[in-house]
Amino acid sequence: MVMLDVFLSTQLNTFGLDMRFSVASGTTTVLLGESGAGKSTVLRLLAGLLQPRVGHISLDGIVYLDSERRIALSPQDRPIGYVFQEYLLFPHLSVFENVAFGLRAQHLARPIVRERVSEALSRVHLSGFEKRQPHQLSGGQQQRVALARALALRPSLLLLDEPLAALDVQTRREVRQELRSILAETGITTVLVTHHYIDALVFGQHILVLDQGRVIQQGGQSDLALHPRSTYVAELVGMNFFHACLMRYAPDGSCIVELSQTQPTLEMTVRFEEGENGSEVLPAGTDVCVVIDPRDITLQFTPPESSARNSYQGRIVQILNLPSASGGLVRVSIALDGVSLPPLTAEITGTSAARLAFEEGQLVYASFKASATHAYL
Ligand SMILES: Nc1ncnc2c1ncn2[C@@H]1O[C@H](COP(=O)(O)OP(=O)(O)OP(=O)(O)O)[C@@H](O)[C@H]1O
Repeated sequence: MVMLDVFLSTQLNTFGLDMRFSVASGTTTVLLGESGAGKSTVLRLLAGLLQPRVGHISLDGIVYLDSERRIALSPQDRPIGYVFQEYLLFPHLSVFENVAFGLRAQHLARPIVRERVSEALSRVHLSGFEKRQPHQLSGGQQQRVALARALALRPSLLLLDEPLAALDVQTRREVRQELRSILAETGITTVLVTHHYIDALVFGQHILVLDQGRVIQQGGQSDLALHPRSTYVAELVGMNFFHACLMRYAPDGSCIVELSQTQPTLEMTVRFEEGENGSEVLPAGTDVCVVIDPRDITLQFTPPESSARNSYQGRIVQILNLPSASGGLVRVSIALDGVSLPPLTAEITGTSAARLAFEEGQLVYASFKASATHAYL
């Protein structure tokens, strides 16, 4: 079976990790999560540098770990390439010697070492750099040497821990594209750790969102963007997100929901998308998720005249000018009155923001149509 199958459950002092995933081999899986979510721990468990309490790891039918059957290959016996955040290149060795290091440790014959180093450097587009020392390379090139060192061992599984973390913003952009094409050309099963959503978008054919040692959501990019299931993912994809409880249907087919964890209760009129429970009548009490695109929210100082719109009063807590690449929009965060929900975010044009002269601390009405919402189970 051409799959990477992983089940890991362990406890490290107070930190518990419990996760399971299966992905097609030859693809890149991204572990996305905040600092401390457990991402590096998963890599260490995959590499065999840590042992879980119980677990199972197999790739293409080859079992690396099966706690029930007492199988646990040592790190040396797992065909895994591991690229650490800091690359850990040997500063006094040339690029050639850095890449050859693991091969020499395997006591391979010299011609084979030369062939493998040359092949690995060519894969990362660094042929001709053999004699350079690490300090003569840019950050992006050092990162590729570290990658070549891992690839030279011809691993079946490549583990990349925050591969872009040590790079400045400009270099990160270039290296991101380059790394993506190297991984695509190589076609190696890869697990990549990051806390940047943009990396998840660029690299991840499959994205696992980790929080406190648990997978809180997994899927492709569009699954996350269209159906976030937590405030964390919704923030990453730039949407407003609410858990809610279905109360009743309105005659026009829209639904009245009550937002969860609000005291006093807040109602919202929402719409299910066609094809997604669009025709199915759900019972009252059903838990639903609701997202609203910040660009569909209107802000004004007086209550909206149309009662057809959802409208909430709140106080502006932050005004942020988005980069001009985002269309010169202004992001306004509004803390809704009397409820302890994360602020509602509206994105309005720079012209509207200038016309209305918003300031932090002002009371405003945020409104949006039911048709601007997207509800799902
Ligand atoms: N060997 C260990 N013993 C005890 N606790 C540990 C051990 N290794 C990691 N932890 C704890 O496990 C949690 C997850 O750590 P981990 O490094 O996997 O997170 P992460 O998502 O990779 O974060 P970062 O992006 O900061 O590296 C942390 O709370 C950490 O303190």
